[in-house]
Amino acid sequence: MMNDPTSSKKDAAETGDADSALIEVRDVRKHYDAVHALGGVDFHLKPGEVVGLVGHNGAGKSTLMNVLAGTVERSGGSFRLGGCEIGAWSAASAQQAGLRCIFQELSLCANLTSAENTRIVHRSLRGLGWRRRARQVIGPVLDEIFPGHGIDLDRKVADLPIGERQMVEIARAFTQTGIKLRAVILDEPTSALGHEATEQLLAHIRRAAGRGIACILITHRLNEILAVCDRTVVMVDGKVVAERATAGLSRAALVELMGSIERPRDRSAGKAASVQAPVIRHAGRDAADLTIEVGKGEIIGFAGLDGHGQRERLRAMFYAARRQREALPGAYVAGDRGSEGVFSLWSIADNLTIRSLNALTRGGMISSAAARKLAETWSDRLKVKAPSIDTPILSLSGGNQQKVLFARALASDAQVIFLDDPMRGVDVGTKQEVYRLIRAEAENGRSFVWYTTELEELTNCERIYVFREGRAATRLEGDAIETGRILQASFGGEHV
Ligand SMILES: Nc1ncnc2c1ncn2[C@@H]1O[C@H](COP(=O)(O)OP(=O)(O)OP(=O)(O)O)[C@@H](O)[C@H]1O
Repeated sequence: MMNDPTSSKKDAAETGDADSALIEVRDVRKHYDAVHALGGVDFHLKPGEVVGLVGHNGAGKSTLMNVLAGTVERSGGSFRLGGCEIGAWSAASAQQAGLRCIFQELSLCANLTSAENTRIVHRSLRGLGWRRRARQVIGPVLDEIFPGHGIDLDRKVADLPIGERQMVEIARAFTQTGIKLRAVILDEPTSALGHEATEQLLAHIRRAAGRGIACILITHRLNEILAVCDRTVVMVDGKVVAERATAGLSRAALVELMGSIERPRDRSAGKAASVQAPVIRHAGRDAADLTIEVGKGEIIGFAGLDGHGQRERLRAMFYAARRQREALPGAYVAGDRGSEGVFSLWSIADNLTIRSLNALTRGGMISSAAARKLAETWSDRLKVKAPSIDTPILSLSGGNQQKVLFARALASDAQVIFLDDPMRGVDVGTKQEVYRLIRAEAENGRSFVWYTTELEELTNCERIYVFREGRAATRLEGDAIETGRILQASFGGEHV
């Protein structure tokens, strides 16, 4: 159900006006040739306010944030800062105004250390001993937001796992030297964080708001919006369609405002028709590390705190399957699309069909007609939002890029698909579609091994393995797959 765009005026009255706004934009537009990423958006942010921004993939959330952060130039509309009209606005002006952005595709320089990356946003860190001072700027902020993080500030960012990179990016945005920090935009900051780090960040956002630092939180995890935001703004197709005080708002109401309906999962619908002899039996490294069994048509989940060996085991299983490629074709959907998944100079079609070239070869040549058909079919099935399959992949929104990676695996001949937290950044409506697709593919005999940091997703699985300290420590099946038991197994039974 689509909402009446005019309702935003009435809602603005409900949620407080923009009089005392730190930032206020009106009728902001942004187009990329024929694509209208923003079609006239009004938005404001007050000091110390936490505003949630939600909407489907490609709704324009990141574009709006990039306009505010000065990293994308608006095509039209007005911009006021502290009540003063602003003309030209750049990343440097935003920095000077105390406005920071945590970007969805992370903006850290991979070949520099965390301390050196801190220097990039703090020009005052210069002269003798600047590295030491940079460490002293970011270190305490990291410790405050993510106590016990264990990140070595002198390691190159490229060598950090994605979750740690995300923590550094977040902490860097909250560092202060000379310029007073006024607002932080967080574009899907938790998509690469585990459960504990997510909780720590959400608590920090509320603490920062208490100190007068405003935050804009973009996330597809609606529980996070409900947990920390004062006000929620909903975007659909480049426009703001609703704005509500978050207090009293339910998850279902929010989903409906976005134009989707969330259906409760029917567990029996996900059951594979018949689980036969395992197609994979993957032994652990010792007696405490469970053997993982995957039957034909089964959906197997990997759970536990992020970084406890799930990703390493998933890869080991994928490589083992690859060694018997003829017998067991497998495909891997990477979670860290920036560094492992996307061929950034290629189109959607080329990215989508790369895993299927053998099947698309006719008489020694790749059939471009067959490749286009395959790309079109799967791009439609996953509702990739783009003008055509020839669109360069990097011009897609983050969630739509992720859908293309997913489509690459599903379109292939793979009989076992390894999913490395692939739904990060995918909107609620599409997730539901993808879950249905996975279950349907499983019923047709495909098997899935699915690592996810989103506990709710595990209810799609027949069986899950909860990892702890590098091992598959606990096996849960059927109705035993529920949040309390998963958390208990993740923490070794100490905290529930
Ligand atoms: N550089 C670009 N060139 C062409 N089109 C672009 C570019 N950047 C964004 N777009 C388009 O603008 C629209 C809005 O994208 P945006 O990234 O703002 O969406 P989003 O709401 O943040 O989505 P997601 O939840 O997937 O991150 C999309 O249709 C996207 O393809």
